[in-house]
Amino acid sequence: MDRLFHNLIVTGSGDPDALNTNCGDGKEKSILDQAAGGATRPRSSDSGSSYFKDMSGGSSSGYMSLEKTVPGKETMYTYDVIKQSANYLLERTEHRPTIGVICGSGLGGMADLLTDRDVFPYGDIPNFPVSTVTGHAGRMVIGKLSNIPVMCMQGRFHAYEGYPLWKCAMPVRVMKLMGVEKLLITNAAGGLNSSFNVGDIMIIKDHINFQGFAGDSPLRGYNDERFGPRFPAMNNAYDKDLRKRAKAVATEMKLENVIREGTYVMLGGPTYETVAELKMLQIIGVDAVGMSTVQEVIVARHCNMKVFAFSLITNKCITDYETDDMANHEEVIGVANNRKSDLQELARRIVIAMNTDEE
Ligand SMILES: O=P(O)(O)O[C@H]1O[C@H](CO)[C@@H](O)[C@H]1O
Ligand code: HPA
Repeated sequence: MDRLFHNLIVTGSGDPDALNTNCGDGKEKSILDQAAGGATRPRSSDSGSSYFKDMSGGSSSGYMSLEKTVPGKETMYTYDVIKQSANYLLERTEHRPTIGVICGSGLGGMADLLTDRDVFPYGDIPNFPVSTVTGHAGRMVIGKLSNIPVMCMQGRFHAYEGYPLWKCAMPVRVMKLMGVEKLLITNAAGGLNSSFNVGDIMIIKDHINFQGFAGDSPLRGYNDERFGPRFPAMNNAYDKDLRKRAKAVATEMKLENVIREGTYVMLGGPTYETVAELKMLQIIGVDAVGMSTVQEVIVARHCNMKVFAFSLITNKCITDYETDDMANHEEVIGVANNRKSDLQELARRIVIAMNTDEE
């Protein structure tokens, strides 16, 4: 009971799943269940899935011993658990994508461009979190974009939904184990650079990992070298060559007047920023503000994927006390919707550029 109490304290992170230990076999068991010697408890969103029916016949002897775990490992998905999610998808699609896409708020329409699609609601994929935010459909769509196999996350996970950063970014590892080597990430963001306009597209050149300053990271805890090194470098996280090519693509599309390049910061949200916070971010060189992306980039770079990312500037950050306007998610989604056709065409052409080897 002492150990149970210890675990209840140390896992109290606000993560809805923090009291669940993954048992290395894709099944999660609540610490309370374990203490009570309870039976396997499939996730509610997975109940009824044939995958879990297949998996649920065994005894409970496969559960990890809480005494033998490495710090951080008991609440993180192991390599084998990530592999199960990857295998689930690989067994159900014939596509073998090497390019992954993560769609930001209101930007999921890109997945609709895919042909020959296999669609997997997140709730059906073993070990996957579920999307809870408007503008994030919550499906993995695997298909072809201009005949190139692509897997596209129509909706992402954010820390403010209650997930730890490693869980927000776990689909990136699933993609890696499926063979993805290059990642295109999009997001909606507030424009802090005063020369930016609503509707501009900012190619991300660099980020400021604010959560990292406070000691949080998607890589915090046990490091499995099969994914990557304990101390990954983060300069050149946003691939130089892909940024150059994306600018050329934007020029071809006559988008040069709306294309920007700059530094993105991820804050925890879900509140938009105060004026004082925005003034501080301006001083440290931030051009666009959001609540996502950085954890995905860190995990992707850790496992040596090439990353390209852009922000759609959906609103101007409010840096004066006189304005009565207020940031709101409806505006974010509305602007994303209005810019849909340019963004989808830009993303399509960038995927084609990503698929050709650089000179
Ligand atoms: O970053 P994405 O997911 O595009 O969404 C952005 O829009 C939402 C706020 O309106 C936040 O989730 C913010 O991160
Ligand atoms: N701040 C933070 N996240 C955002 C914003 C913003 O102004 N716009 C879209 N996502």
